[in-house]
Amino acid sequence: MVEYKKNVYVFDHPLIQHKLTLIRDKNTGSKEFRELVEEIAMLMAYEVTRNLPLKEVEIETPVGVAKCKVISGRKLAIVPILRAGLGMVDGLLKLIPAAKVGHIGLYRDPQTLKPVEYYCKLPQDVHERDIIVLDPMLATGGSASAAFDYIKRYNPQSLKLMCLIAAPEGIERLTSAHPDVELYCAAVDEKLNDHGYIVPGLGDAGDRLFGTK
Ligand SMILES: O=P(O)(O)OC[C@H]1O[C@H](OP(=O)(O)OP(=O)(O)O)[C@H](O)[C@@H]1O
Ligand SMILES: O=c1cc[nH]c(=O)[nH]1
Ligand SMILES: [Mg+2]
Repeated sequence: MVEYKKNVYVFDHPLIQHKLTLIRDKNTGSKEFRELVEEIAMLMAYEVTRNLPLKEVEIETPVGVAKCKVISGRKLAIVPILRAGLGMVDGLLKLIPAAKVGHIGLYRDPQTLKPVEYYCKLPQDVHERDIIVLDPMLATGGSASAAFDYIKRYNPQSLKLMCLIAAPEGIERLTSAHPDVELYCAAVDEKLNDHGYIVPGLGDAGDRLFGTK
């Protein structure tokens, strides 16, 4: 993991980088794209949860009593930004099955590039939870910033964003608006194009996940 700047981390693990290369390829179809996004999210979750606290417990094995460790003391919620964030959910739930799942529905207006909110549903006890927001693409940063504006109304314990590809413009916007959010990504790309797409990026993540274009 490489620190790009304060609170911004890029995962340089070879498995993550290899799978990211495969999803960038325009010839990768929806089925493979979906599987790879889930796998990358799972690999990222492994790193992001590295500092979860443990407590000691005693377990009876068939042979004796073992002093072991279990995760304790933190409650997690994962919050995908619809639609594209949905592609990352199962990867996290496979590793953290007890996490609750909230949803924030935002789409980016193609003309103004501003996020439009259409659905929000968070677990009731958000104030007791560490929140991991999921969205594969951080482009202008407008959608992620709006999601954190919303979530912060409920005073969560801590905030993280996991994305696959970030543009420098999006990182700047998110870290200025929400310097307390830890951002984890697999790549920082070159720039945005005139339509607000990340270059070289991977195209429209939602459309590629769900085959809508
Ligand atoms: O950083 P921004 O400039 O806000 O752009 C990023 C947003 O754009 C995409 O969603 P999109 O609007 O395409 O909606 P979708 O997931 O439903 O396709 C992506 O999944 C992010 O949510
Ligand atoms: O490159 C981009 C930018 C925004 N949303 C996407 O899905 N891709
Ligand atoms: Mg989209």
